[in-house]
Amino acid sequence: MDTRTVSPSPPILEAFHLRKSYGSFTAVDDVSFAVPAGQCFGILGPNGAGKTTAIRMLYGFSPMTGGALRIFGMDVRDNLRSIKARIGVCQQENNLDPDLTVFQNMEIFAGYFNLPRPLARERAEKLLSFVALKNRRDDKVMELSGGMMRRLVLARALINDPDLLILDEPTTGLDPQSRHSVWQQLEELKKGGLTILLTTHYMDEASRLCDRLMIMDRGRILVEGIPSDLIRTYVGHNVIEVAEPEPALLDFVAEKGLAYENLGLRVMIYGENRNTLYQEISSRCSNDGCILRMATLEDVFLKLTGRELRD
Ligand SMILES: Nc1ncnc2c1ncn2[C@@H]1O[C@H](COP(=O)(O)OP(=O)(O)OP(=O)(O)O)[C@@H](O)[C@H]1O
Repeated sequence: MDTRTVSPSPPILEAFHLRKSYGSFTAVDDVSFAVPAGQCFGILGPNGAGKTTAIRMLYGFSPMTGGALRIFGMDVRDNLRSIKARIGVCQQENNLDPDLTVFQNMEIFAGYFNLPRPLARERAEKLLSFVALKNRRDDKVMELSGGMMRRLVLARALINDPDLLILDEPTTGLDPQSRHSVWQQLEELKKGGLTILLTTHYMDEASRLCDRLMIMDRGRILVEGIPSDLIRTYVGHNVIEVAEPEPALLDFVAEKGLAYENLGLRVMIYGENRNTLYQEISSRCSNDGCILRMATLEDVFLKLTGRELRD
């Protein structure tokens, strides 16, 4: 019998008890997680949860107050330069040079990695094709739309052919079409085996892109796991949502001993046997604002915090 075991490849990134304080305020509090190779790992949380603060420590932009960090098996404190050479970062702000052309922005960025000029130019051309900006290569950045700028920032972050791509809210502020185009490009990168770490407060983005994620709130991790497992474990498959619930309905829900979250204008009701329950509840609603829908990561957040992800 073959007794050899195939050991899983070590994580690309491991964070141990990360902490960041600003004076007496702790923005990131005892956060530990690991990002497996080739996966997309998400940090999902509302505004102010500590997502940006956490990932800024990962790429050395902000020193840790406490904890430890290993990337590519190396301690960040001792190997920041060699680690940074293998990371691509898309910060929340575009920080492109508006007076330069699209292509010049790529070339200047390649300079930070000391890429030989012919290689830098070749990669820049390929990456601009990848993000569908080849026909805008000689336009000034200030002439681009918001979605095009985000795509350029993505292309720029790939100029050093990174082993880990870190994205802080990659689609915040974009229109739906631009968001979909960024998602498609990230999915292609995933297919190519790139390890991705992203932050987002969009649960649809997290569900679509992330193989694993952790939900953060007020600097701490609430839960961590595979998105569909988190939904099944904390909420179930479906949720009954009632708009403008009447007091009699809330009494019925309470009498039945059902779990629910009351947001005032809407109430989410959780329970087994939802089809039967839905018939019972909808027959008690005087308006037609009662729906049975698939549970989402938003419901997980709501169940755990009593608040919505979006402010
Ligand atoms: N330099 C700083 N000094 C003091 N407090 C800060 C600083 N940077 C961030 N904070 C605070 O830390 C907390 C977490 O902020 P952070 O930007 O990490 O949140 P976030 O989850 O990324 O939110 P968003 O989605 O809005 O970007 C917030 O309360 C913020 O006000």
